[in-house]
Amino acid sequence: MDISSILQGGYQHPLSRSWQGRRTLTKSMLMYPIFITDDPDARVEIKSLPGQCRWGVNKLEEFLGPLVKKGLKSVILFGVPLKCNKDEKGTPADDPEGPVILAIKKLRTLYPDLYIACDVCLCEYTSHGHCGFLNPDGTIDIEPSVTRIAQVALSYAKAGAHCVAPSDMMDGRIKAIKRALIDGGYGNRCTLMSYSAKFASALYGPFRDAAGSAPAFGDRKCYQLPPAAKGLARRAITRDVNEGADIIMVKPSLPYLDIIADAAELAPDHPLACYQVSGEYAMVCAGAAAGVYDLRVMAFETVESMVRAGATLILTYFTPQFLDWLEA
Ligand SMILES: NCc1[nH]cc(CCC(=O)O)c1CC(=O)O
Ligand SMILES: [Zn+2]
Ligand SMILES: [Zn+2]
Repeated sequence: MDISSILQGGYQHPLSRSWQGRRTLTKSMLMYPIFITDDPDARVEIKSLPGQCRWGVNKLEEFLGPLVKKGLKSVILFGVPLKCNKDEKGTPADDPEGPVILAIKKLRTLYPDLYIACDVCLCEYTSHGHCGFLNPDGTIDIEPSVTRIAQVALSYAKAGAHCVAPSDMMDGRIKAIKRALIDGGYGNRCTLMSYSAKFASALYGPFRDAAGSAPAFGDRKCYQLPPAAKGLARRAITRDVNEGADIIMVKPSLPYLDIIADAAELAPDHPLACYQVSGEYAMVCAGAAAGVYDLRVMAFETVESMVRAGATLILTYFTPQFLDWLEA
């Protein structure tokens, strides 16, 4: 055999195999999405997301304490209000007594070293379930939407969030949030992570079930990107870099690895996040339950592919398992 034919000599040992990826997965690259509800004592399993629950503020210590001990470094909070009065403008989003703001404060006290990111959106709080304000004809009323989203982001920063992450996909919101953070005195102490390339995906189903945030009518195709839109995704990434995003995110992950690679090329100097969303998680679990593959092997394969594509931060519901698996 020719010298140039031989590759296997370089990866015959587990250690030499680990040298073949330019980056390897570590615990600090994992961010755990968690659902906080407004019943303070709740611990309610989410059927479509095996192993995940909606948690009340009083249960956060029993939930996260063991994970922090295992090396959990960061979480991203999603509010799941079940009792509040949702309205056209998403008023409950920054209610000082609402579950998200209470959870930020509680977690800052309980775990001073835990990095707390907060999803920012209106869909969990609007009566119509859309991510912005609506005109009478059902289209998005963009200017007031962006103003309101920036206001909510600043409220989370003031409550103590280390990072705000707008997932609404409204044009101009990164610039507006950055401005609001700067004017509010948080420009240099709160990270702005943009869901920059967020596609209109069928993979959000379990999340909408978990968060009760499915739109009451219509869909999100006027603000989330069409799955085939590589060009739009690239423009959105560049736009958000120029508007002041500190971290760029691609969502979902596995069907969009080319977009992650594009983002790594377009924003090489920014941390690059990807979100292994609820439907991706549910698919990996379902395939394992059906005997198609081993859960752990498949979970690693998906996440290592994201790292290979260029991700430096991964939002995944598998975080608790990875904290165990990465121990060995
Ligand atoms: N602001 C909406 C939002 N925030 C988080 C997710 C999805 C997260 C997941 O599926 O895990 C979505 C998607 C959507 O409903 O359009
Ligand atoms: Zn959201
Ligand atoms: Zn939304």
